[in-house]
Amino acid sequence: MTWTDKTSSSGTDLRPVPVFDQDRAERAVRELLLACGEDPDRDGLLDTPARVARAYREMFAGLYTDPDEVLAKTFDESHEELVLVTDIPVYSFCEHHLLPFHGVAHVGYIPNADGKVTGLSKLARLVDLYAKRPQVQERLTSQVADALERKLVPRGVIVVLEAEHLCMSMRGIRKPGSRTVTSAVRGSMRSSATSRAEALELIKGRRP
Ligand SMILES: Nc1nc2c(ncn2[C@@H]2O[C@H](COP(=O)(O)OP(=O)(O)OP(=O)(O)O)[C@@H](O)[C@H]2O)c(=O)[nH]1
Ligand SMILES: [Zn+2]
Repeated sequence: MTWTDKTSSSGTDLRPVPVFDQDRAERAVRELLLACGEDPDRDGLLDTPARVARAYREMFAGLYTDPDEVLAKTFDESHEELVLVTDIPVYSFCEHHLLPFHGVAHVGYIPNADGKVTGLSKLARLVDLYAKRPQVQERLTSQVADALERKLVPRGVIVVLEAEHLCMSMRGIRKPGSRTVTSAVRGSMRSSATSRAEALELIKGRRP
């Protein structure tokens, strides 16, 4: 299958789907261990390159999946008001340090008059797909919003992502507990302060 990710309106994410090269990844992990001064041939590390390669394949699975397929199935349901799924757990990888950032995503949209809605799980699947790539939080947030806008043509979309970046917690500036919040709004969520406020209020007020 060949496909291109049409998410970015600026066209920055147009590229053919890659394939995972297990052997190459194993060699790279072995090299990294050697570069760190470790002995990849000692007992405890013998299986590590293969294990790490498999883990990367899983953690970057979103590179090998077409986001449009996630939203291919829609239902006719006359609900022209907000649909919001909050607290979707997110584990992604900061592309600068290849360290995780993790937190929660809140994804909402207002279906259009055609009543095109998607399954609730698909919103979480979409977040997962884009999270499982080398990312920056801003791009992850926009990509989810853009994919929803493109496939559902809804009245409005809002995506809010709250995450802690381990590159800021366990190294560097070392500020564990600091959280980064990003949002992306499209359509009526951008043009109508009332729609946006309603969604943000529901997101903020979700905990007792
Ligand atoms: N905007 C944005 N920045 C990120 C994200 N993830 C990591 N970063 C930042 O990317 C920057 C990379 O900065 P560099 O100066 O090139 O790298 P560095 O020397 O390791 O930086 P420090 O983390 O400050 O030690 C850091 O400021 C990170 O905090 C992200 O999702 N969005
Ligand atoms: Zn980082």
